[in-house]
Amino acid sequence: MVLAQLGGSISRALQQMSNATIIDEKVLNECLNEITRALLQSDVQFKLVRDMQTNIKKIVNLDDLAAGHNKRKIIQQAIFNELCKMLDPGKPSFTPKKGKTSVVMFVGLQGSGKTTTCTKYAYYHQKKGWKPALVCADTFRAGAFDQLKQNATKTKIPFYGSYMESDPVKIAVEGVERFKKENCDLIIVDTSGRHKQEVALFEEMRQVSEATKPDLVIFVMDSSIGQAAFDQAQAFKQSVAVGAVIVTKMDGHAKGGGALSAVAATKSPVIFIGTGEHMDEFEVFDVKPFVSRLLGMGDLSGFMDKIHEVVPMDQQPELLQKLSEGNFTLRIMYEQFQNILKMGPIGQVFSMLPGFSAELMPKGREKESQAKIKRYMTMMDSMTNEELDSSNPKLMNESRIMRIARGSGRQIREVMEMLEEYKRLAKIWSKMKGLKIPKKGEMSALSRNMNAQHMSKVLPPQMLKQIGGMGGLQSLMKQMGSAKDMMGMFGGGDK
Ligand SMILES: Nc1nc2c(ncn2[C@@H]2O[C@H](COP(=O)(O)OP(=O)(O)OP(=O)(O)O)[C@@H](O)[C@H]2O)c(=O)[nH]1
Repeated sequence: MVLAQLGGSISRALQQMSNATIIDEKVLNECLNEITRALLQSDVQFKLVRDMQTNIKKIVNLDDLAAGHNKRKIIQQAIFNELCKMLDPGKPSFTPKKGKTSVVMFVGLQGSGKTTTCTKYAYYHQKKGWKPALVCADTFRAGAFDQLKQNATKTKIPFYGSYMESDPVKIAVEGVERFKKENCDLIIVDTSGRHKQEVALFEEMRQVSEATKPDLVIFVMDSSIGQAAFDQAQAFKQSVAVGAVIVTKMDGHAKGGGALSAVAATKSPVIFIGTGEHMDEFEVFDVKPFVSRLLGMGDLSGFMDKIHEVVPMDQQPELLQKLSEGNFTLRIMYEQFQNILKMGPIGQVFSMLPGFSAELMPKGREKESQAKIKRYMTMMDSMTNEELDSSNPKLMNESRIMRIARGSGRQIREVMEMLEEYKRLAKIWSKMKGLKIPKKGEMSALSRNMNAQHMSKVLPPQMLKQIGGMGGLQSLMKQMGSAKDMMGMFGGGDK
């Protein structure tokens, strides 16, 4: 994702500013110019960037900052806030409620990934216990119905469409009626896309919208459209009541900055991003964790969310209990590997946890890493229960290592490598020792501080310094609402 490069440029600009002995107007301007350049190169609309620069300068009045104030922290905070503001239109989109029928209509240009995204959206909700259904009102592209049907069948989601009927309005209305009768709580209507914005497309969209009265219209946008994003998004907004945006293909070489422009044009939030062609390559989009990731601060709350999603509820307290005792066994590593494989695109998960990605998960080599994890698990399958439950790898003598290698059909070298990996992970997780486990639903300032304290041990020192030390970390966590997110991991409610 090229957005990572944008993040890198912004972090570098901030770092350069931090290195300066005195932060004066010149240093601030240089830093802001660097950030401006990075944003423009990422296809963020010029006006947005210029406004952001002006706002930061207004907030950060260097003369007014009393001596002793941490200017770097204040500037970084202002940049964080402005980037969040750019991505947050200030009002949340309509959120469908489980068990109550909602109609959601998808619009976008041809090839934006609309049909794929409809199914991803349905599948995401289905996994959370919803009863979604898909209606194909795209009568323009010959293969659209087949594509939707194929995706829907694969994910076992009911669908409606027709090979014969050419009137999209009629199909949409029939489909919505039918699924309402069947008590589906999320009825998703896919509409036609054209290769460019044209009157016929907008007219058809408007008619489908009028006939089906959707509770939410989602504009699907390909992240690679660059500077055209603003105009395109605005054109759609003028025809139908766009209420949310989904940006697709964030995994590719797209610059992704168009997402920021689309938010400004539609005054609607980005609610999900598409990160691949597969059904589960779809992420909830949260502004603050996203921006902190962009600024190179990692996205712990996203990581915790993922864990919350895949670690079975009843196992979460047990896992944390074990970690809090500093008892990281090979079995825990095995279970974590199982969870990681369930989490979907592995690099994505690791990129959320500061310090992890570079070591276990080299960028661009996710498939290899996934295979490596599976290999490790096969080797662990050849271990005894005693070995798996011990946190002392010394138990593994030469003959046991040879036996494990033979039993799993792997080389001795590979078993040693796996044990090294275990030691490395055990070291990281040992920093969680003494973690205070709050009771379900408890969210006191005390536990927030405890978490920040532990987090500060896990973060690489360089990054902690960049965030602004312990104080910076605490305030960042407060902003990110990570106390809440972290509580989720301890058995809190569904998000
Ligand atoms: N890499 C990647 N590919 C995606 C993503 N979302 C969709 N695609 C691919 O983009 C291509 C176009 O997607 P479709 O869903 O057919 O596009 P569409 O907008 O429905 O097209 P029309 O029905 O013609 O309007 C397909 O090959 C999808 O697999 C994504 O997030 N990442």
